Amino acid sequence: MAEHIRVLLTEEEVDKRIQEIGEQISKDYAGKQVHLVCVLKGGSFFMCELAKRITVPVSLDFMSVSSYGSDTKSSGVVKIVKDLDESLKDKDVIVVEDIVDSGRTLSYLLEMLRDRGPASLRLCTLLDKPERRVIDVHVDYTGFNIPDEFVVGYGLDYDQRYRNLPYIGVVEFD
Ligand SMILES: O=P(O)(O)OC[C@H]1O[C@H](OP(=O)(O)OP(=O)(O)O)[C@H](O)[C@@H]1O
Ligand code: HPA
Repeated sequence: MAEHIRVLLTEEEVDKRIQEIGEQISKDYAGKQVHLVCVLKGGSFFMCELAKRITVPVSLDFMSVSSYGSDTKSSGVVKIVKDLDESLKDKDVIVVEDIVDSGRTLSYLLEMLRDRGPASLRLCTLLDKPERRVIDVHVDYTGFNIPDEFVVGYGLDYDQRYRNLPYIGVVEFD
């Protein structure tokens, strides 16, 4: 089956929104240093673009998680595949994600990170699919609320492909 990508959010729309979020974060954290925690792999593209647009001092760290059990999306328990290099103690932390879908990954992850004693902990996601929520997650900064469609690009993959698209699209099959 041939597949093609229908553009949902153009590169210009995404860039403009990231600029706005960067400005908002810079205001909210005036006089502070912000510690961005990127959840690999999907969050990496957004994190790099966002970090460039934040004008307060920024430090970065990366982690990679996956789920226990055979059904990634339903277990809701995440296992750390690569942990952060640095402690979160007393830092103003923002977790940067590409998408919040069911909310299972972020709900679990935020609880785990809160136990590490950050001064503050917020969540920033490029995309949110509120209709899909199974577990409530408070999102502090959202790029776009999108409908319940499987999206790719800007870090999001379909079978590990399309992460490098500079826009957000929906995979369609001919
Ligand atoms: O709200 P949820 O239903 O838990 O889904 C959101 C999670 O799914 C995606 O990660 P994925 O497992 O696809 O890993 P990847 O970033 O390495 O592609 C995304 O980056 C979130 O971590
Ligand atoms: O729509 C999506 N696309 C890619 N990865 C995802 N992980 C959760 N939702 C999605």
